[in-house]
Amino acid sequence: MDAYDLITRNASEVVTEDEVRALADDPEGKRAYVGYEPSGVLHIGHMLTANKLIDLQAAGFEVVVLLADVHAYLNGKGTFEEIRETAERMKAQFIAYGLDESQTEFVLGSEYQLDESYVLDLHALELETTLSRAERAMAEIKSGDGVTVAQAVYPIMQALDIVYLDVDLAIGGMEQRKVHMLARDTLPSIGEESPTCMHTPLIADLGTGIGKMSSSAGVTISMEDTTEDIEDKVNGAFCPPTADPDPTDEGEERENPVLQIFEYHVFPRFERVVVERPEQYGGNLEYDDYETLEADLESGELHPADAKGALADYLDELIEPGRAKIAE
Ligand SMILES: N[C@@H](Cc1ccc(O)cc1)C(=O)O
Repeated sequence: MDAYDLITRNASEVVTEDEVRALADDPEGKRAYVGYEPSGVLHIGHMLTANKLIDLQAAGFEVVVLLADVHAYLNGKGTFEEIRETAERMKAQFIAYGLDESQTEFVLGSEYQLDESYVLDLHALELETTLSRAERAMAEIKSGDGVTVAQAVYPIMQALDIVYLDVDLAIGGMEQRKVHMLARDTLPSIGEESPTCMHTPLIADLGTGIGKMSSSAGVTISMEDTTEDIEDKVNGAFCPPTADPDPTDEGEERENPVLQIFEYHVFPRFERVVVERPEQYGGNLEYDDYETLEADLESGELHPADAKGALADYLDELIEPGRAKIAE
C-alpha cells in the first residue's frame, strides 16, 4: 500500500485529496492531530480515530493527541479537576490501545489555550464568525437543546488549535466536519492557512444498525467491557447477510455494524482474520482483507453467527490491554 492509500484508507472524506497527496509525498516532519474531550473511558468511537493515527504513524507522521480539557469544560463535562483526572486516565488507555508513546505527543488544551496570544487570536476569530455559523458547527457535537455562549466559543477554539498545535492535518469523525469547514473558511482572516482535514466514518448503532453508535445512547463497546459483555453485545448486534441493508419501514437508513467494525477496527489492526468453525460446518475460514469477508457473508458462505463469534474475539483482543490498565 503506498503512503497516500495508507493515510486515506477507510476515510469518509478527505479535504482535499490534492492537499493530502502533497503531505503523503513528503511525510517527513509532518504533523497530524485528533482532539478528544476527556470524558468516561475509551470507547469504540475514540478507537476509530486512534486507528487513523496509528496509520499515520506508520506512514511517518508525527502524531499529536489533544486532550481537550477546556473544550470538555465548555461542553459541560464536569469540573476542571475531574476532567484533568479523566485526561490522565485516557492517555494511559490510548497507549495501552496501541499508540506508540515515544511517537505520540499528548497535549492538554489548557497548556496553551489560556495564553494571552491564544486568547487574543480567539477574539479575532470571534469577530469573523457569526453565531449561527458557530451553532451549526456544533450541531453534531453538543447534546441537548440551545447552544450556550460556551458552546459557540468551542468550535472557534477548535479551529485555532490547528494553528497552535502547528499541525498539517486535522483528523476527526464525520461529526467534526462542520468545525473543520469553519476553520478552513475563517483561519485565513487572521493570516493563517486553511487547514487540511480528513474524516473517519461513523459506526451505526450496534443493536439496530441505525444512526451512529454513541456512548450516551444505545449499545457501545468500551474498555470497561468484560469479555462476556463484548460477546453479549456482539451476539445481539444487527447483522443481516449484506453490507447494504434495506432501510427500516419508516425509511431510516441502516448499516451493518458488524461488517463496519470488521472493516474499520479489525482489518486495520490484524493481518489475517480467522473465523473458527467446527470441521462439520466446513472448518475455519481465513481472510486477508475485508472485501473477501463481506463477499462471503453476502454469498452465505459465512454465517452471521460465525462472523459475530470472530468479531467478539478480535474486539476482546483489542480491548484487553486497556481493560487491564483500568483494573490497575
Ligand atoms: N470536538 C471534539 C473534541 C476536540 C476539541 C478540540 C480540538 O482541537 C479538537 C477536537 C469532540 O467532539 O470530541
